[in-house]
Parts: sequence; C-alpha cells; structure tokens
Amino acid sequence: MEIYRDSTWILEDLIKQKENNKLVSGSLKNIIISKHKQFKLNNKNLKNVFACTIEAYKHLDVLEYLYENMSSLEAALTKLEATKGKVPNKVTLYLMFNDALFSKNKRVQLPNNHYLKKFMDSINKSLNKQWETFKKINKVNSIDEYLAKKTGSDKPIDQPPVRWFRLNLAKLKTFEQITAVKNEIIANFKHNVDSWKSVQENQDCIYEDEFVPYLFAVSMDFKISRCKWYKSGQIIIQDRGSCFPLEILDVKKTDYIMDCCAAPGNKTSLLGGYIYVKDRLESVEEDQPIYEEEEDSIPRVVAFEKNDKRSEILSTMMKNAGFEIRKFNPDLTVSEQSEAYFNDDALRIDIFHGDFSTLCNNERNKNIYNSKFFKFNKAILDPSCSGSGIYGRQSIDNLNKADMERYIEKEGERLTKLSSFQTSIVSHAMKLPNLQKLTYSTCSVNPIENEDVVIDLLMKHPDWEVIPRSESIPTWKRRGLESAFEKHIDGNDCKLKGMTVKELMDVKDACIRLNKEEDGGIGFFVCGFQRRQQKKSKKGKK
Ligand SMILES: C[S@@+](CC[C@H](N)C(=O)[O-])C[C@H]1O[C@@H](n2cnc3c(N)ncnc32)[C@H](O)[C@@H]1O
Repeated sequence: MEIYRDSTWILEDLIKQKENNKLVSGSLKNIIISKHKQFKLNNKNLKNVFACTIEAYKHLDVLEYLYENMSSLEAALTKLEATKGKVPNKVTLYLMFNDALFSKNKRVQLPNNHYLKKFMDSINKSLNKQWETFKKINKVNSIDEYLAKKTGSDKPIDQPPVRWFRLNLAKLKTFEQITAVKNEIIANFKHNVDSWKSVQENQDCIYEDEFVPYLFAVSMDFKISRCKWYKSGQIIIQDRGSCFPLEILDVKKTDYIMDCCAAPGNKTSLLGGYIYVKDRLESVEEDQPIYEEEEDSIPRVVAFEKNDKRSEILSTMMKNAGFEIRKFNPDLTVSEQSEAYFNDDALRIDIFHGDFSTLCNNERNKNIYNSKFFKFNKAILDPSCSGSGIYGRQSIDNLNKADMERYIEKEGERLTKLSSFQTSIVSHAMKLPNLQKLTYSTCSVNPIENEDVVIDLLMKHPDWEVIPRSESIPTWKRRGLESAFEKHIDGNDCKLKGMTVKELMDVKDACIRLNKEEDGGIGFFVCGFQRRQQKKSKKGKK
C-alpha cells in the first residue's frame, strides 16, 4: 500500500501544478525523484513509485474519464465505506485503475487479501467495459495508439541513438597508460568503425570520434557501467556535444580556467584532465608521468555552483574522477579539503559553492578576484537552460503540447526569462577584466537561448567578438541556425548596429549546433567568444 500512498502524494502534486496552469518542465524522472526527496519517501520504493506515477500521469485524461463515467463506481465505494469505514481517494483510484488496465501484468500491486485488492477485483469487469467504450469513442485499439494520436507523435522511444564515453585523463597517469587503455577498449570490440551510425545496431562495433580526442561511441545495448574501465573511473560517460566547449576553449598549460555553472561537473572534469595533461601528451616520453610539478599551488581550475545539493554532487563527482578538491562556502571559508590537496603532484580543483554572478560585485568578492581569481583568463559558461535538447522529456513535452495554446504562452514566457538570465550571466563574465576567452553553451535547441543570446552579447559587449569558425571545430558542418540570423538582414544591410552582413554570417559560422539524434546524441549549442585585440595606437606603433 506504501507504493500507492507515496505515488498518490506525488501525482496529486503534479495534478495541482497542472491545474494551476503551471507547465511541468524537465524530465518526468527527475521531477519524480525530486518530489520523492521533498516528501522524504522510502527510498526502497522509488523504482516502483516512479513507474506507477509516470504511467498514471501519462494516462491522466483516460483515468479521469473512467472515474467520471464508470456507473457502478459510486455504489461500490459506498459499499466499501460501509464495510471498512474508509475509501481510497480519487488519485489513488487513478493509480490502481492504471495498474489494472495498462501495467504489464494488469494487476494492482497489493496482496490478494488486501481489502483494496478485493475492491478492485469487484469492479474490474465494469472498469474494462468502460475502457472498451473509451477506445470506441476515440477510435483507437490501445492506450499507446491513443497517446500517439493525442500528441501527434509516432515515436515511443526517447533515448539517444548511441552511448558516448571518454577516457578520464585524470586517472591515467602516463601516456603509456592512456594508449594501453585506449587500445584495450578498442580490442574489446570486433570492429573499429569510422562512423557513429555504424555502432547503432551493432554491439560489436566501436567508433572513435574525429572531433574530440579519446571520445568513443558504442551501441545503446553495450552496458558501459558494467565494464572494468568504468568501475575504475578510467572512462566517464559524456555526450559528444558536452565535450565541444573544451575543444573551442583550446586549453593550454598556462591557462587558469573558471567553470562558472559547473554541477554535475562533466565539463569540469574534462577541463581538469586537459589543463593538467593535454598539451604535454604529444611530447611526453612513453613511460614518463604526464604530470609535471606545478610551480605554485594556485588552483588552475575553479568551479562555481550555487545550488546546495548540486554543489555536493559536484564535489563527489570531482573526487570520483580523481581530483583533489578544496571547497569554499559563499562566506569564503573552506568547508572541505582533500588531504592531498597541497601535494605537488595533485590535480587540484577548487569548488565555490556560491553564485558566480556575485563575483567581483562587492568589496569582499573583489578581494578574491584580486587575489586568486586574478589569474583566470578563460571560462566555460554552461548555464541552466530549458534542456529542450536532452532525452527523457518526450512524454512530458508531448503532454504539455497537447494543450497547445497554453503551452505556447507559458513556454514563451519561460524561454524569455531563461534567455535573459543566460545573457546576464555571460555578460557578467565578459566584464571581468582578465578574461580573454569563454564559451557559451546550452543543451537547448531553441534559438532564443542560443543564437539570440550570442547576438545580444555582441551588441552589449563591443569589446568581445566570436572565436571564428577556423578556430571552432572548423570541420563540424552544422553551424548557427540560418533563420536566427536572417531576421537581422534587410536587403543588403545588417540591421544590427556596427555589424555588416558578412560579419553577421561569420557569427553564424562561429556557432555550432548538434541536432538531437541526427548528430548522435543530445541537442547542443556552443559558441566561443574572445576579447578583441586592442588596436595599437599610432604612438605605440612608432
Ligand atoms: C546546465 S547545468 C551545468 C552542467 C555542467 N556544465 C556539466 O557539464 O555537467 C547549469 C548549472 O549551473 C548552476 N547555476 C545556475 N546559475 C548559477 C550561478 N549564478 N552561479 C553558479 N551556478 C549557477 C545550476 O545550479 C546548474 O547546476
């Protein structure tokens, strides 16, 4: 009964959101997990509660119809109240109806002698009869057909076409080790193919990416989490697009880099691997350590995260990935430090549990900027976004879209807010005097969060320009969305202040898009920016 009780709380909350005209956003899985935590529910039931709630939520209108139209229900409930003195509420009934009609074994999850199981058995016939009527009215043969008809989607599967993983350079201490693990992984597959599409249906194939070093794609059926390299932390699951910002940032040994919106930390750990390793890989002797002693103990990578829980996740992820961490609170006290943080050969990452946009905003924060942060010359900005490029949202998006008018209105408001937040956080970074290069990225496919933000930033910050295509993964074909730039052109003129049509098209070319599925993974957007070189004055030239 605990499963139905917990699922009832969560489903009631989701229904309330819907009734209050709030669109449910994010993946349904994450919503349910967070509600599970919010209500402090029994973790052992999470999997069942998840399945039970998600299915009932998807079928809500059908369950409402059955509840309203089953003529014998009222009498059966009255009888139950007379004998037991209690009746399940409407939402619990929805959940039990859903299990009885649409679960795999078409059974409610209760022991045979439970009074509610007996109650459900007593109404089972009329429930099925009402469901038959519903199918007839809607001219469908199954619940899946009904959902497909309602949402206009014929795609029941919402998962990436392949799995991507990369070597974790922080755990591979010599070039020899890197090569050995890479070769061992490849040898585990029968075929080393030259396109990610070839691995899709074939568990025997592996693809080594041509754009990101040490990144591989394998079939979705290959269980990465079961293999020894994953268990030992030598490989990390990371989508292709998510690795692109670091390729554009062109990490050098002399860099000091901020990851301004870091949790859960996929890009931070990739960055950590690159900054301590990458530019030494080519020249290093086979059996020599790839890490050199640092000249000082000033952190080279700092990661900001303002959310409490996500900041915890970030620290755990960094430790698991092999980094020594030091963690600061918003009041700038050290809250946690790995024992080996100050060891000479430690790969250090500093984590700031605080709001990046307050950096340098007041006297106290200026002090930090003027000390440790003074050296930071590059930044990654991967702020919160609508997540419209990620997987696991299809059912929730389709449900929202079924109510199209409300969807368009609410989604429009939400995207406008997100877009102005995204512009403001990158704007803040652009004002930090020592920053020379940064990347802006989202896992959204909406131009308002992507190309529009890029244009907005260029208009607000004439001292910054985009990193040109020639330095931004030039061979990647899919660049900025045509329509997002065309709207700024009037005949032969660019409507944007101080920009020619040619310059605008160069901006389009500097942007990179990865289309969901078509490019092998999540939908992703990234654009690099650099501070314009100061033109030398005539006096200086002389
Ligand atoms: C899209 S996620 C980052 C994903 C991460 N870059 C990765 O690759 O794993 C955005 C993160 O930025 C955090 N965030 C949003 N605004 C922030 C701010 N002003 N300061 C610091 N972190 C912020 C959010 O809490 C969220 O964890």
